[in-house]
Amino acid sequence: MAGTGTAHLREHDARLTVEDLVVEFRTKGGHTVRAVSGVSFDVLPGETLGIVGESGCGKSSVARAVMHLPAPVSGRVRLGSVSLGELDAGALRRSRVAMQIVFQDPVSSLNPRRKVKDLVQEGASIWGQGSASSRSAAARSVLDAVGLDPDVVWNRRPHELSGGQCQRVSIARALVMEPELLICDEILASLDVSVQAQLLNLLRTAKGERRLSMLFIAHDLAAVKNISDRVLVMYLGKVCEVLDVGVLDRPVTHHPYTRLLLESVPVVSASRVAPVRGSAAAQDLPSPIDPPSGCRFRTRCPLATDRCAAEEPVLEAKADGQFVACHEVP
Ligand SMILES: Nc1ncnc2c1ncn2[C@@H]1O[C@H](COP(=O)(O)OP(=O)(O)OP(=O)(O)O)[C@@H](O)[C@H]1O
Repeated sequence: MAGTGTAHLREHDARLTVEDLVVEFRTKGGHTVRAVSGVSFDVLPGETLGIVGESGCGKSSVARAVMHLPAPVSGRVRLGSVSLGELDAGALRRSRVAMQIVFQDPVSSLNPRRKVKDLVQEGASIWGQGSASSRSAAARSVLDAVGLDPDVVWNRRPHELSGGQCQRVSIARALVMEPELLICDEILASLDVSVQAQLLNLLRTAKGERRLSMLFIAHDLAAVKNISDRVLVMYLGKVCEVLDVGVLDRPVTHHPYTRLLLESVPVVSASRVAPVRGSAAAQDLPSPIDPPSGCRFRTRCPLATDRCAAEEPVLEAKADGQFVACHEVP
């Protein structure tokens, strides 16, 4: 199991299981970009898995591949016991009711011509769920739950709302479908800090009340730490580390890349984890078209040895439920 990088998958009844996911794109120049290269993880009912890593490491590609938007080049995605790769197009569309995704840009992800009442009821209308009056009642209730007064916003269009209000509408659109899995892809990135805090609170409440499983994707480790139960750290299309959130700021040994990420987060005391030395933070991410041999992080890693160039590390179990892919972490 360790050889496939799936050693950290647990034997519980996971709500989402992702195994050896591979996502590729063709560039205009005719190259193949392997954006996601054998990523595996699972998410239990009611659990939030944070996914962090620098821009371009493949977080959004993972999110879309989980939804099969489009399907991955290879790998398996299971929602409960249903394997998405085995579904026909109609069944796949139906399965997406149970998997909702909210994107970063709240304004452009909402149809500007539609009113809030229609935006929030759209999914249920398409799938013919309930009567018109029950859909309307559910929409009002979920708007209330995300902190919007339905009487105020009901007939408004996205341009009449703030960015934070639009993001609440996007979350309401997702929650009204009563999903089993909610994927949040950088949903806080364009919002100010007080709105970010409010949205994190509402997601935490939704998670508690609905036993919602979440994938919470962000650059910002502090936000991820706030909402997640476990954290998966990605670098250049691969998993470096998977750990319980409680371990993040404990003096345990992290992957050198996780240390680099932690260094830039004031919430986590930098003195409690060994800092990454040198100028790794300033160096560019290598291209996924031609990634380094062996460990992909080695070109920026202060601990790199010859072995790291020759041999790719696999995820191995460490203390406290932590899984690390690094030759140099004891
Ligand atoms: N449609 C596409 N065509 C070609 N390459 C793509 C496409 N989408 C993503 N990529 C490339 O795949 C890699 C992963 O991109 P992805 O958007 O998944 O990363 P990310 O971690 O979500 O980044 P960000 O945090 O900036 O959203 C990057 O190298 C990116 O340039």
